[in-house]
Amino acid sequence: MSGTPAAPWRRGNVVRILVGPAWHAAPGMLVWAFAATTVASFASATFPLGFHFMVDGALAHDEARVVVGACVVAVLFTIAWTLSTMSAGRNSVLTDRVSAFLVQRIAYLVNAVPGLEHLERPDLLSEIDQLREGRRTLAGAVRQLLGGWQVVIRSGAIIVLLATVYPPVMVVPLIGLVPMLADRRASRIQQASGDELAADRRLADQLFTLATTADTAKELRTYGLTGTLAARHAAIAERVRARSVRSALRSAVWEGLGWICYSAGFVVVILVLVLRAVHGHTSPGQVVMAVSLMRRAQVQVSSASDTAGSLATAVRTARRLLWLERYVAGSRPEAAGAAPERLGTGIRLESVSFTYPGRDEPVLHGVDLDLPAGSTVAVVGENGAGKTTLVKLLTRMYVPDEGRILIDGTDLSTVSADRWRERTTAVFQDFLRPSLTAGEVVGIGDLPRIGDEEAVGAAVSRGGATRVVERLPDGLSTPLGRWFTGGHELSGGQWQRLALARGLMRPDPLLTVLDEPTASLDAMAEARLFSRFAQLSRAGRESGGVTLLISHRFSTVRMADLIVVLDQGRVAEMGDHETLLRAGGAYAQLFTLQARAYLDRP
Ligand SMILES: Nc1ncnc2c1ncn2[C@@H]1O[C@H](COP(=O)(O)OP(=O)(O)OP(=O)(O)O)[C@@H](O)[C@H]1O
Repeated sequence: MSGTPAAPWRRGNVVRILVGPAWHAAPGMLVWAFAATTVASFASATFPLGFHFMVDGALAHDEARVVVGACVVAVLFTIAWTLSTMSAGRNSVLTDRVSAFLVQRIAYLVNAVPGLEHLERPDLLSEIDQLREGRRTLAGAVRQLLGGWQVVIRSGAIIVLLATVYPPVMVVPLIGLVPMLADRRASRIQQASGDELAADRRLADQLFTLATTADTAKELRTYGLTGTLAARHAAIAERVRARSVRSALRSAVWEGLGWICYSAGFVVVILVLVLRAVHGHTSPGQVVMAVSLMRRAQVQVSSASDTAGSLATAVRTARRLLWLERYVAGSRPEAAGAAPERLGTGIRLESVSFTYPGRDEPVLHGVDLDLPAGSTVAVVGENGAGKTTLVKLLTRMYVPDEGRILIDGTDLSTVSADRWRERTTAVFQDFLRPSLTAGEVVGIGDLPRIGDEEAVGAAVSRGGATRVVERLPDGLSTPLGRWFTGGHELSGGQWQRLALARGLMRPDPLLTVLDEPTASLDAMAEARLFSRFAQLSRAGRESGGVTLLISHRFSTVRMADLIVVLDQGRVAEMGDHETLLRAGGAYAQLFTLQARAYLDRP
């Protein structure tokens, strides 16, 4: 993908993933933020020193000490305040830049995997969903790390100043470890609950989307499903709510216990200091400074626990990103072979078997097939017979578990998936309806020629979409889809014609897949489309391209040079229309049934 950000954590570990994006996206800002945080933290922790000078100076009637104390407070406070204010704005810009970087990187990684397994396997999809949701926390990781650094500096300065008052008081920030550990425990409980509920939340989101999007509205109303959907959504939401409340209560108990321990320690320390002052071991100025420092120490503890909590979430997201990085690196095929210029013999499947990851039963069993160069092959079979799975293997979305797919004798698994896909094209039944201009909707079928008006126009005409485009107010420049303000919405059939045109953009593909391409077209359009298929396959014969047609309409299928009947993942029969009719098998029965249905129509 051009313009894709390189991973700044190639030999990655979690720390690199936390800092790497910021270093990559804005190194200058990162250095500035680090320096500003260091100075501001030191200044803000030490200005109570001035209180010590002022109070003791006042009690001793020493004006010079009072003035020094006031200057210490004024200068340190001004430095801390100015730098913190400047940092707030700059750090949020830094977070935005990191966030933009991560969005690009995650999108790249999700699409860099040549296959579809990570998008079709629920457990992997769940990881990706959580990564997407957690990306903002990860973008904020640098701020959290800077926050952690701030806590370290302030706590260090506070401990040193407290030691000057009475060394045992140095333990005050240590008492703060108790609520911090308790908070971490609470955050782990919340996270475990989040992980456990991820699948339910995804389902609830999906039901909500189903219930509120225009695409599904017609069907939901027709079948009266809105009530059922709402009830299912409510049941899942209730389950999620009940479990969330339980884990929120458990977390709250841990957090409460931590803070009770801290408060008890705090009270004891103040008592000790006051008693020392009463006995003259500590000056009043020191007590004022110590109380002010202890308050600051308390703030440090609470911000340390907040930072630790957010950082823990960011670390979990970083681990997910690291997992995705490794998954992509591991699944990137070694294959770098080129696709052939033209097909001489064709595509051959040798004993191909395939089982979807996570499934026990194979979907394809030992499929042997010859798709001769230049031929039109139709694949028919009942729903679930394995037709689309066959297409997924041929388009390299998955690799067979057993057997081989040979492209003119070369094993497809040795050909680069990208190079192979550049030489294939496909029109799927669930085609894209992107919110782009009409010209782009078609042109994305061959990205290098997206702006080539002649090529787009020719594809529009081949796909039978000329009238669709002519009726648009601005022709190919008309924005389509409801996501555009002023976007022009098309009917299902009109979108399908544009999808067909898109599938016909590439000049001489070696494999053209037409997966039920006529489902939304009327009979006249279908007839015209068939004759264009014939032209397409004739053109294919010159470059040896194979056209693979998946269809349930036998009137379409009969024109194919070769018809393959799939039954439960096995090739039941194959041959041309006449041969299969004569054989009197499953194809002949299905064809006759469908033909009779047409003939019997009044
Ligand atoms: N991503 C997936 N993960 C697991 N199983 C799958 C997946 N996709 C399909 N299947 C299963 O594989 C089998 C074949 O599905 P496939 O989509 O290839 O059938 P098909 O012949 O194209 O059906 P249709 O005519 O309904 O489109 C089905 O039993 C289906 O449940």
